[in-house]
Amino acid sequence: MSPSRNSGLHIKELSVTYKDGQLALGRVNLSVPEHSIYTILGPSGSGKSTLLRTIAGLIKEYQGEILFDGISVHTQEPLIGLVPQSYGLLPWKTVHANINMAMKISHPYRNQRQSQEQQIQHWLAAMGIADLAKRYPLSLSGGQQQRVAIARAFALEPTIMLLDEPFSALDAVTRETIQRLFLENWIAHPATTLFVTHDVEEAILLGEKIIVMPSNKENHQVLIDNDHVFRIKHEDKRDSDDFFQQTKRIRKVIQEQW
Ligand SMILES: Nc1ncnc2c1ncn2[C@@H]1O[C@H](COP(=O)(O)OP(=O)(O)OP(=O)(O)O)[C@@H](O)[C@H]1O
Repeated sequence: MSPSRNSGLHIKELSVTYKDGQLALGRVNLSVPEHSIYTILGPSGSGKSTLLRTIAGLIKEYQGEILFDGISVHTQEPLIGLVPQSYGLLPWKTVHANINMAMKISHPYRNQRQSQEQQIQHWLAAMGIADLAKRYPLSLSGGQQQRVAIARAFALEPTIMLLDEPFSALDAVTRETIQRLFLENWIAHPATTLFVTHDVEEAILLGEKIIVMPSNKENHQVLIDNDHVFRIKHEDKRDSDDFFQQTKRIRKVIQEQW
């Protein structure tokens, strides 16, 4: 059965103005099919974090519509996993307790302690941080905290996953490893995903489509098809001609839009 026209995340004419009158986001129109991953590139201040925070329900005052499967996300409340720029970890709880508590809040009626424990162990191991379970967030490096936040987002099994520069604190080598781990895990559990990054290569490596936000908020964002690169085996992507051509293409769009 083909998915209905309404399935997935649909954002219509979304704009956000902060209380001080600052237009943070202007006229965003976007459709992300269910189980797809789109990456977002945009200059600083173009409203990327505001977009994710509004979808996640943290910003209540906005104009326009945010729909999932045709119904407002804030009416039906599909489970949304947000990895914010600041990681969003509770400093007084251990890594394990941070994930455990988020799972309990997200799935209050589930009462399967054993499987919950297995899930936590699985995602900590998947992100290469099994040995950090008993540590407190403030005793971890920024990159380690980012991995905890990603493990937590996956452990929630969200319908929609929103990631705000989740790999920005990682060194280049770790970043490549985590990109691969992230993609493998995403393919196994494909939530409908928006992934914000400042890194053009990361946007090409991880997105089925790439959204380029303009610096002028009156302009529309540009949607770039990236399926042909996305389908290449991850290890081979960076060295492929398609990847190289796509990098050139996106840099040109950026020069025009930023
Ligand atoms: N709480 C706030 N109150 C007022 N203005 C805000 C607030 N948060 C963000 N802004 C403004 O809204 C605009 C968009 O900010 P936002 O953080 O969404 O941009 P961004 O694209 O995520 O930037 P960056 O890439 O630097 O993280 C900016 O002009 C910013 O100064």
